[in-house]
Amino acid sequence: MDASDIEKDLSKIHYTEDQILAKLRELAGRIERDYEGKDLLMVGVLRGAVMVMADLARSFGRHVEMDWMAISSYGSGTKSSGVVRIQKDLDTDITNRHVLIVEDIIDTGLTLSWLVSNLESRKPASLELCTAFVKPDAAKMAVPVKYVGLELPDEFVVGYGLDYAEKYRNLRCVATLAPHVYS
Ligand SMILES: Nc1nc2c(ncn2[C@@H]2O[C@H](COP(=O)(O)O)[C@@H](O)[C@H]2O)c(=O)[nH]1
Ligand SMILES: [Mg+2]
Repeated sequence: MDASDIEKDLSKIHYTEDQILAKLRELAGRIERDYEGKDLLMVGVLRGAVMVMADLARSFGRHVEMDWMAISSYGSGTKSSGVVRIQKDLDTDITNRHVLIVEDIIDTGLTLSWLVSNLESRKPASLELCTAFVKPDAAKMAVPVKYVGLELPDEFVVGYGLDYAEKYRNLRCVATLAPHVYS
């Protein structure tokens, strides 16, 4: 499969790599200022947040620690099931640590709400959220998200870490997946 075959699977490109990087650098600047003088532990949510975490972390001019959790709420479909399962837990004890959860995208917010209550029970010194992308339903979330990146419509998107059945994660842009791919 070459690049033009992949393009046929996309119905609309929402953000290019440059636009995504510009937004992440802006968020990284805010995070750096807010955590000045504090040890920061960024917790990336596998697997979608890999690209976001890498680009955020490389935008910092300071040390930052990273750990990862793998949780699943989607399976291979296109809507959150609401049933969250830990596939890989943190290797770090986050008690008394300043923790920033790094997500790829928030849709219903079910995944993050679950993760926040799970991590809060481990008694971190602080716990904040950062997401690269947000869909309209996220506005109804009970949990406040301090660092929010780019808005997307209520459509199933792929690229920049986001997959459909484990494909398209390595696309540099974020795009709506054409319905013919999953219908
Ligand atoms: N590939 C895509 N994954 C998506 C999309 N919208 C959400 N997600 C994944 O689900 C969780 C969060 O969902 P939520 O409904 O619980 O907020 C998110 O971290 C992604 O991994 C999408 O459009 N494409
Ligand atoms: Mg995710």
